[in-house]
Amino acid sequence: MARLEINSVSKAFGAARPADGLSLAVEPGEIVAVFGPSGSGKTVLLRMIAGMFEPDDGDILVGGRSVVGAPPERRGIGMAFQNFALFPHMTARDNIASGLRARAGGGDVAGRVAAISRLLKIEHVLGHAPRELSNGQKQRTALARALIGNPDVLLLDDPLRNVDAKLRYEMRLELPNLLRRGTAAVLYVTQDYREAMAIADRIAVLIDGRLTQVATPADIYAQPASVAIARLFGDPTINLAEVSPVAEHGMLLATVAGARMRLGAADGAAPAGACWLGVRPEDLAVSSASTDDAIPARILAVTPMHEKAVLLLRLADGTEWLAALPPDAPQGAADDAVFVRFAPDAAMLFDRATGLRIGASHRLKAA
Ligand SMILES: Nc1ncnc2c1ncn2[C@@H]1O[C@H](COP(=O)(O)OP(=O)(O)OP(=O)(O)O)[C@@H](O)[C@H]1O
Repeated sequence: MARLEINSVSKAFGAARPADGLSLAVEPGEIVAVFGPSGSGKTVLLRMIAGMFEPDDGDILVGGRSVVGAPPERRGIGMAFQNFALFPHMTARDNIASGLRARAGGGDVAGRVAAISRLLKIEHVLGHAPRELSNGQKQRTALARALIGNPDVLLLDDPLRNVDAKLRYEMRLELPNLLRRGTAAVLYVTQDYREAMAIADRIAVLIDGRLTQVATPADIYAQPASVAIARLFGDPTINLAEVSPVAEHGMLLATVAGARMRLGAADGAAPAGACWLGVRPEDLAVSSASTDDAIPARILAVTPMHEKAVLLLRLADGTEWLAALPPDAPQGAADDAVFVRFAPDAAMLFDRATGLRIGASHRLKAA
């Protein structure tokens, strides 16, 4: 059992700075998803931990000991990659066993391969070469190889990227249980926010080589630290409008497309300057009835999506917003004139200049 600690780690490649003062601790048995856009530095972080290259600055500790400078096989780390990286000339069985030999290993190799293969449901393909395996079987083989040595730290680099949608869905459900059987500190890189939310205890959001928020999935969704993070989580993405809020009688108000909208209780004065107002599509209500606190809009398109219906709306000032409604809610049709509302506690405010969220959101609803 060992804790993974990343302390002020930086790495530059010429002008690119994919790691810029990263600090993060992962507890034994904890799964932390590293989530961020393409090119944000996720793979560079994993490679520094694994020892494929060293940081320019900062330290990486496993169980309190620095591993910087130590050879990869001495770091107590298991890894699985999006491209599986299996040895093509070896059977699945030997590929899995190689994870054991890479560590001090030995002992009952056959017994351990059998046990981990049973867990991952690949016993029937152990004699196959990688080219004879489906992508899902390759991924399970790669995972078995990473898990078999009971590593202190497990690094998973977008392991479900190359498997089909059905298997990805199943693995999202299975993986947390599988990973929590051990005591490894798990760093799980993904580009898919849903995967991060389904699998991780905490999500570390990496943007341009910096960790911009580290929190539970529910907190990140309900209380994103910045407008950039709010936009990364949610499908459809969060609706935004530029507003200049005012405080009146203890309530924060803002004009959105001509309508005076309540944004929750004001703690003192209104924020100075322009803000982004953010409202999640599922927090909008759409109806044909007009009231003071409703934004006039027109439906441009309705997309039924099984578990929800997504409405593309044009607000009175031309801004386009999306509403995600329960499929059985009255929806209307394209070109209908409607009115859009949201509850004050669904409103998030972000500073227009810095993008940072202003004040504590009253929203506690989980994703
Ligand atoms: N060995 C290297 N030499 C030079 N630049 C590199 C090297 N490895 C990564 N980079 C640069 O560092 C940045 C971050 O790359 P990285 O692969 O970590 O992104 P990522 O977040 O994993 O992206 P993706 O999700 O697309 O895999 C990129 O600009 C990349 O070009």
